[in-house]
Amino acid sequence: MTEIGVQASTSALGGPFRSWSEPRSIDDHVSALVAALSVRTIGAETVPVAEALDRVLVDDLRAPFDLPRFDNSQMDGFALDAAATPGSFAVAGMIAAGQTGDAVEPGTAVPIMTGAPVPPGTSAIIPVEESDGYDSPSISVPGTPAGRFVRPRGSDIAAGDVALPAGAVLGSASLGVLAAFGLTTISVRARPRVLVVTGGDEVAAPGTQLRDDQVFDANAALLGAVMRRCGADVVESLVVDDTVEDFRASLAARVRAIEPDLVITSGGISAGRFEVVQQGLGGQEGSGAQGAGVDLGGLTARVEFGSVAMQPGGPQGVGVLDSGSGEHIPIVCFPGNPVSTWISAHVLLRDAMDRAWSTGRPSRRVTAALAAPVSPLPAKTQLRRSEMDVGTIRDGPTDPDSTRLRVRAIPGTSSHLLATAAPADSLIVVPPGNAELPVGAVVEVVVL
Ligand SMILES: Nc1nc2c(c(=O)[nH]1)N[C@H]1C(S)=C(S)[C@@H](COP(=O)(O)OP(=O)(O)OC[C@H]3O[C@@H](n4cnc5c(N)ncnc54)[C@H](O)[C@@H]3O)O[C@H]1N2
Ligand code: MOO
Repeated sequence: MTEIGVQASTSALGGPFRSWSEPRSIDDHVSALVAALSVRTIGAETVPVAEALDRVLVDDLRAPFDLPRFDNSQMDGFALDAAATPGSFAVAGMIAAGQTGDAVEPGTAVPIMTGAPVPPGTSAIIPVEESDGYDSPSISVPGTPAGRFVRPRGSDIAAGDVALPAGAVLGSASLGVLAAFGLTTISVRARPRVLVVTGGDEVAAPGTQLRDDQVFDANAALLGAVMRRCGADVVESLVVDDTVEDFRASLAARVRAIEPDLVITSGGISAGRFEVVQQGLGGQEGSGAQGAGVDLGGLTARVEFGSVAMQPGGPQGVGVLDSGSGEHIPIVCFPGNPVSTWISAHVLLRDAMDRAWSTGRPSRRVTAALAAPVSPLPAKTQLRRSEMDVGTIRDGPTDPDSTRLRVRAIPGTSSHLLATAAPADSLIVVPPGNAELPVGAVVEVVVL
């Protein structure tokens, strides 16, 4: 991955936010996130194969040898020369899996077990069920094609071929492949280390004493979970109050101490009197990222704030923290409402992390038919929390007999409705518009 300069990081792709009243598109904002993330290169690390599930392979893995390594039996039965069938064969010998048998004499069938190397002089396997058993002195065999129930050497993969390509997300079968090649460790993309910053005077960490006018911090936990889905780890959660100086000092101190790959903040970026994140990072609308930046104390922040044409998740910020010693750290600022933070992380950041870093299983989008109507917003893309299943669409424009993926919006669009969002397995992408989307309309769905 090429490193790109900080100055280029937020200008080229998304373009600066122009003003709060001129939201930019989701695509443009994702591009701005990609540009910011690209100031940072995520390296590789070697992990035990047993711990490589869902990790991303760094280099092509070429098969070091053929799989299977030798022609072997697919069945428990008898190995014989197919060219001599039909005919009667004398039963002699025994080859278990893990044993190499001698060449087989003409007219002989050798009992052989599944996985054992097929001995020289044989070309087909007769399953034991088609005989009178291993102890009979001879077996009578009908005409049999060569290769029947023989698993040829290299039939799974040939030596030198790419078994797993660079960038593959290692699933359970992939771990089996690594082990089948005798590997005990593998080089995978490192997990980005994330610092999460939440807060506001009203936010208290779970496990602490809550005042009557406070809420527990839901966002650090949900961001930690989304980051795991993105193949990243939240290495520290910082809870700040509404004092700009304290925010700057503690952010700078923790960033210098842990040198994260990414900082995510939640809250403090809209139109209130105490927008600590936006004020602390110097965000006048549309300006912060391009200028000299804000000195946080040994750390310069260049962050731009504005709105994105989506709901929830309208207010957004993105930029880079510069250590002065060549260290650039992307920073992404989400709105504080829990559902806004959650959807922003899934719809904006996850895509951007896929594109910039490829550190996890890419987010998936599918099309599904609406099981109940949804009403769009006139000028913003709405992300509706939803649940999917497979079934028949009734009363809709699609074929009434068709069984297909269906999606149903969960009632409620307000971004404080976290408990009602919990069952969601997906988000319906509702494009801006004025007309209700009817039952059966085919919509794009982000799979969570
Ligand atoms: N006059 C306007 N007011 C608001 C606008 C607007 O355009 N004009 N936008 C609204 C939208 S949309 C959103 S989203 C929010 C975003 O506000 P902030 O990012 O400044 O977030 P806060 O004000 O700090 O908090 C919003 C809300 O979320 C709760 N919160 C914050 N952090 C947490 C946390 N870690 N865990 C649980 N809950 C949290 C906080 O208590 C507030 O209720 O602004 C609207 N207002
Ligand atoms: O954009 Mo806010 O996130 O709608 O609630």
